[in-house]
Amino acid sequence: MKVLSAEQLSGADKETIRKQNITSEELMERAATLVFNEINQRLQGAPIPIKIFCGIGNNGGDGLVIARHLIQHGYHVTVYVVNYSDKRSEDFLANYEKLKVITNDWPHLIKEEDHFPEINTGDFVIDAMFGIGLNRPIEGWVAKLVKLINNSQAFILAVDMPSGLFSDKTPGKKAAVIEANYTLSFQSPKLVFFLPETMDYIGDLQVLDIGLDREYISKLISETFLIGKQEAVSLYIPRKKNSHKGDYGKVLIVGGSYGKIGSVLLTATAALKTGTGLCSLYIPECGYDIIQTGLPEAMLMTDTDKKMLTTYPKDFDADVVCFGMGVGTDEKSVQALKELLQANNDPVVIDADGLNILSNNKEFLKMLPKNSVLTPHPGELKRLIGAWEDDFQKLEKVKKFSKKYNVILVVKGAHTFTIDREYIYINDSGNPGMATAGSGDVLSGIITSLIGQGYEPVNAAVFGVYLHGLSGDITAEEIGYESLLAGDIARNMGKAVKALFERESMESK
Ligand SMILES: NC(=O)C1=CN([C@@H]2O[C@H](COP(=O)(O)OP(=O)(O)OC[C@H]3O[C@@H](n4cnc5c(N)ncnc54)[C@H](OP(=O)(O)O)[C@@H]3O)[C@@H](O)[C@H]2O)[C@H](O)CC1
Ligand SMILES: [K+]
Repeated sequence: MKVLSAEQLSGADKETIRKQNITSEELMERAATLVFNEINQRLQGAPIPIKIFCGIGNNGGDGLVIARHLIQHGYHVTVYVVNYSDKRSEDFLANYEKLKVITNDWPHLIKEEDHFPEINTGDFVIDAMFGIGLNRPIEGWVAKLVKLINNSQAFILAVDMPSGLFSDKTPGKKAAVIEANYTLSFQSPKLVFFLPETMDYIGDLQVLDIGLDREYISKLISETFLIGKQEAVSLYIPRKKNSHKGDYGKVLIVGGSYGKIGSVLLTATAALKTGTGLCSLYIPECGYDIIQTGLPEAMLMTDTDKKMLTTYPKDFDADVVCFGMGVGTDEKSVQALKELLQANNDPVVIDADGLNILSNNKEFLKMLPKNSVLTPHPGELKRLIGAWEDDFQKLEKVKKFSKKYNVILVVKGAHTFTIDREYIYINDSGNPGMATAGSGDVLSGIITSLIGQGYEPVNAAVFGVYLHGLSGDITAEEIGYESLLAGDIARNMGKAVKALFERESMESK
């Protein structure tokens, strides 16, 4: 799914009005009625106090439409107009009149702190103060109202986006932003919904298709995509009946050191569980028995050093090589990575200490084969590209790095971002149970396996990240977040691939 900017959404709005020959008020009615339907479906007429805070623009107009429908369906609704400006939009005013007609009264006007209502624990608050039109931080008494709502313990539903959140920049640390429990957003998710600094404001997210013109949207150029089940399925390459193990990649996993052999075991297990035909490992000698016992399907070569990697098997002919997990950063192991980079022209996957070695030896970056995949967590990323001021600056820096070195970066996080030059792919699978040791080693094994099976490196990264998350979701469903182990993610890869094609799970995301 394309992630559109505020300008693109406004453009789609105008084009839809023109093409469908409707008024903007009718479009507002359509969008806000969808929000009402979602609320009605969940509340089922429950007599809980609903407090709707409406701004004076079109987000506020949406709030007024929602209020009208809720009142007409017998809900206990109080409507507040947060009068932060006198520039009321036309569609706001039209719906202000319509609400008056059904209630015989004007909504409560809030113009200062003295007008604030009490907000109680059991209240259902609807935030329709600001949407994509926010263009400066919320200040003064409006900021105080936002804080009052946040501190109230009421359930908060945000319309389109939580008020105070910009669509194209992060709010300051102390900014007033609604902390929603649930966000119902129109047509397209916004980039800020997925960034580490701002994702917590959203709560659970649902995107409503408000019927903006499909043709116009399909022609819009977007560089940012949300990867859900549908997008993942489209990347899948089916296996041929007439095939053999040589068709599914000969991968080489290079890593491990004394005390950290488990990492390569996890990577190799994940690679084989993702469908790799032939999996070989190059490890320090101390790992020999561990791997042979733990993963009899794998083949092994050992370094002459007992405890760490010192060299690289240059003559080994692999389709794809993965380097880094559990390696450490000893000078001798730096040499091993150097030899690997000198010997390879095809894309490689670099993770963990492999990334730390790159950060400490920046001259290696130019040696990376084109379209190699780097999989940093935030700490490794910082060492690689330097510190950033906010998430938007981070994205720009990663894009620049990707372009400069012709590589793909998988920036791991609650929503992992795969960045390939200008393009951003945001992953939508996974859960907090996956924040566990070895989870990244498994991801590297999955991506390496897919490259070995013939996926383009960027597709291997995007699809691999999605499958990794899906396997984590399936595991969490079975055993919960707390006891989820990285090895479980690898072992459940088969279930993840199967789930891609199950009907009900297709509909769930
Ligand atoms: N296509 C769609 O997705 C549809 C969206 N709809 C809804 O419309 C809003 C966007 O509405 P808009 O009127 O453009 O903007 P807002 O309601 O978010 O904001 C209203 C005005 O508030 C002013 N402003 C901005 N920041 C502040 C601030 N910090 N303090 C005070 N005032 C502020 C600004 O006007 P200025 O002239 O003063 O700059 C805004 O214009 C969208 O989010 C949806 O909810 C449609 O209903 C359906 C289609
Ligand atoms: K809002």
